[in-house]
Amino acid sequence: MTAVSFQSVSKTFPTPRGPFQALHGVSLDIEEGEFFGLLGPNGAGKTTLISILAGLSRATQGRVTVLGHDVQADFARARQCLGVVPQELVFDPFFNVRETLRLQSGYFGVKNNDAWIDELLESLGLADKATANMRQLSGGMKRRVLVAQALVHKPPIIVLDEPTAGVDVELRQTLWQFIARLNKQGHTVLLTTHYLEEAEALCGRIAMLKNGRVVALDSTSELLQSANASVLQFKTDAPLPAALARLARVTGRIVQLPAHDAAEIEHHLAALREAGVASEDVEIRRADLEDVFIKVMGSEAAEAVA
Ligand SMILES: Nc1ncnc2c1ncn2[C@@H]1O[C@H](COP(=O)(O)OP(=O)(O)OP(=O)(O)O)[C@@H](O)[C@H]1O
Repeated sequence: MTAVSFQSVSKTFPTPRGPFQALHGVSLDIEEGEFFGLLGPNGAGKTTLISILAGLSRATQGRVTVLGHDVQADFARARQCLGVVPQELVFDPFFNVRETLRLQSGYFGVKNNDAWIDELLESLGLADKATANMRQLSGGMKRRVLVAQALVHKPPIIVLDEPTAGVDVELRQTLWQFIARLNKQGHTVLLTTHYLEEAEALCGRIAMLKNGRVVALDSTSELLQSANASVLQFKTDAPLPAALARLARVTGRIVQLPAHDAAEIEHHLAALREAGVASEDVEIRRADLEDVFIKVMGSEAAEAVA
């Protein structure tokens, strides 16, 4: 069955400068059991789409269903199927961690939930914080509680909006192990993240959004293959010849040049030699999701696909 279906979803916000369209006819289906990634630069519309899914915001046009339940017409049942981990840390500061999770269970009509709450606390490394007041927790610990809170009613579909923003390596690992385990047990996962390595490692399928439109939608492996490219990477202090500078991704001293095949790599190397660009630590690697992302987001052609 389709876990989440977005059907021609558009969203227009009124702003002081006139209406602003954040989503333009977004359509995509996420099947049960998928680990699905929703990627895009800041402002692409990811959070807007998730807010509509979670019933926090209404689509201006189109329809969203969760396991067949319309998020507007059948809000309660749709919401019951979803565990949403929001981007923002919002809590009632007067409760401790266990009380917060009990309250949330009550909100979803789940009684006697302590065994599952204990398992959540344990799996998220929160066991020793059960009686700590929410006010006393660090940002990372609060985020763990947000995740636990989203899962109190064992939702079949887990939605994570940038769960690892500003989170340390240990929590990232704990979180992903736990979410991967839930996914193996059959939970559908919808994830937005700016960490493309995480998306590449975790997601079976990925949609890329740009300016409120889907500009790529495919399995992660197909996306990687479609990049059909290697990357010539090296370090240099010298300016690149103009033809290469146009292609290059430069981070400090590190230069990355995409190449379709060995001949193009040869061509890049020859151009560097001719321009007298001294390079160190030269390596050739396969294109990764970040390369695909940059290619999709950078190309005007990609917009025509949508
Ligand atoms: N309530 C609102 N009123 C007006 N414009 C809004 C509102 N909410 C979002 N927007 C605009 O809609 C666009 C999409 O925003 P959204 O938060 O969905 O992006 P995002 O992909 O989640 O970005 P980020 O990666 O920064 O979280 C942005 O241009 C944003 O400024």
